[in-house]
Amino acid sequence: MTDHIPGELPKIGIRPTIDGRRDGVRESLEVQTMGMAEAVAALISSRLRHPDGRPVECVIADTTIGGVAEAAACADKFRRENVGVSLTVTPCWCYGSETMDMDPTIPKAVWGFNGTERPGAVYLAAVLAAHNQKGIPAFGIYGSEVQDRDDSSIPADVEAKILRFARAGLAVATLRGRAYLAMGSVSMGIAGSIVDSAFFEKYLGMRCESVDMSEFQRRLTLSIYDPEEYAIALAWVEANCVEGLDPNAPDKRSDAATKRAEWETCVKMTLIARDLMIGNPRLAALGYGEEAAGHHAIAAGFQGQRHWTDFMPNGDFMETILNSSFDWNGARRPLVMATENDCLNGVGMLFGNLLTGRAQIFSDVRSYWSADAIERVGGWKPEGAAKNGLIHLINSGSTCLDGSGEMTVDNRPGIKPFWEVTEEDQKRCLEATRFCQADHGYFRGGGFSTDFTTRGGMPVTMVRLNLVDGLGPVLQIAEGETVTLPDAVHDTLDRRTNPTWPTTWFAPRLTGAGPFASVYGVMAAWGANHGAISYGHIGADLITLAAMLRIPVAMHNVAPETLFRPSAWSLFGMDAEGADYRACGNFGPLYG
Ligand SMILES: C[C@H](O)[C@@H](O)[C@@H](O)C(=O)CO
Ligand SMILES: [Mn+2]
Repeated sequence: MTDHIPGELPKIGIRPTIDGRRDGVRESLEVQTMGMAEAVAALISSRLRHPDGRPVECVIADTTIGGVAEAAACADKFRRENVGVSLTVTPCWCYGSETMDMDPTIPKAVWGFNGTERPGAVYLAAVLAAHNQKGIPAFGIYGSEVQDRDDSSIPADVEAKILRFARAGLAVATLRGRAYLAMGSVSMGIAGSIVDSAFFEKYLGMRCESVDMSEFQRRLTLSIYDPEEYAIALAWVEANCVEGLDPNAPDKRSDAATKRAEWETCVKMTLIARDLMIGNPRLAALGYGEEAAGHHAIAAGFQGQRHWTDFMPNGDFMETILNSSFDWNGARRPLVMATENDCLNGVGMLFGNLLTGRAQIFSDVRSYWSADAIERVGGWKPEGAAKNGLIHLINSGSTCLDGSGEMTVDNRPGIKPFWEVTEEDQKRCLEATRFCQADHGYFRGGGFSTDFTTRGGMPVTMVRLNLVDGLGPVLQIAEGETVTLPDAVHDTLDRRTNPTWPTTWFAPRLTGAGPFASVYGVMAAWGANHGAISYGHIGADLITLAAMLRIPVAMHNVAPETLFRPSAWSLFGMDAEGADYRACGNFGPLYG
């Protein structure tokens, strides 16, 4: 039931444009032009899936587009078919402003075939100029090598750009019209949990919903959840979730009956939070029709601290399970859930989830440990990926179980898209995890924190969305890898914080420049107390997505040759970063 993103999913629309001259020119190009559209559609549908696992569907215009009447007919079809991303393809010269896609909110790209008999790349330049002149940015794609006219293949460089554009474009289209659900309000003065609805509406096309945490209390008190699923979930927890250490002084520990009651509440909270986000038809059958509908949320956050956690079990178990790619129902789509209702970190997680289909890690960016400090405190000289020092990523008790790194991808520790997650994967993640009683000094109502240490050697990307008054949203990106420390060293360092929480030791990849001159530099430049961590090196995809949304990127360590932004960006100057800020500022938010 949680597998599907509610509502119809966006499709990718393919627009084959053509030289409109009849009696020879147009007819000679029809087959090749439609062939390009079909090849692109086949590529996208065979390679990309929505984050709920469904294959991405493409829609091709009914005819090639030689002029404005056919452009309008295509736009009509795209509207009927819920097209959210548009990709124009052509091998030839066509008439720029007469054939272009004019819908300003749909991400768009043009692939101009690099052949010389028919100047597809010249059309590309002409139509991009029209896009720029009209303030409707578009991505330009053409292969670096000239192709022969009868070569119907898609070269590797073109393929990479089409797929990057399509992944990011689909993320933009999937966000539109969906909700962020704040469960509670601002946690402990954390600015990221001040939900700025204008940002969500103007930049992401999303709406903001909110419920008070007393809604959990109401549903707990009145038993507004599916009792059958609750019984299954509780049995699964008893069988699979092993308790870990209790960090409280012996005289402050809760007794077994209290812990048992806390577990029951934690499981109910998980069902309630999910039902609040996406609804649950079972609730209608129980007489709760309004609750059955949910809040159409594609991401949510739980305030927790402190108005809830000062008297009730914390949200750690709930957040962990919802963010994971499996639960008592087996593998299923992760539901993005931000700790401390840090909605800006929730957006970072959402970007990562939409681009990869994978569960996301939420962390405090807790401490920078220099190599010297690790050696002084831990008695071990760091080597390998740890040799320049590490950032200790840890969360106040929750993150996805997939974050243990117990799955294997490409023969390395990894996180899989949920549709590839096996029962064995689930078992390994659970076996690597302990659920530790909360530290009552911080969490008076108890609850169970998720404790694991991420396996080292996993490629990851940390991202953070920041809001700056007068500037707006700004993205930060750091690619790197996870690191395994010797057990004794990990224990010594971990005990300095909270050993009952999930830890990821992160080594950002250094470039020698700016914040990436050192690990310290990355930590010092980070814009907030939290980061969202995605499996894989997805910085280039994030940068393409950010440009579509007109969110400038403040820092990144992504190879310059992989950057792919709309054509207009190159007209804002030769320093890519400054140009990004100027272009984003110039065009303004996508839905502004
Ligand atoms: C238990 C503490 O209040 C933590 O939750 C706190 O340090 C944070 O996580 C701040 O982001
Ligand atoms: Mn935190």
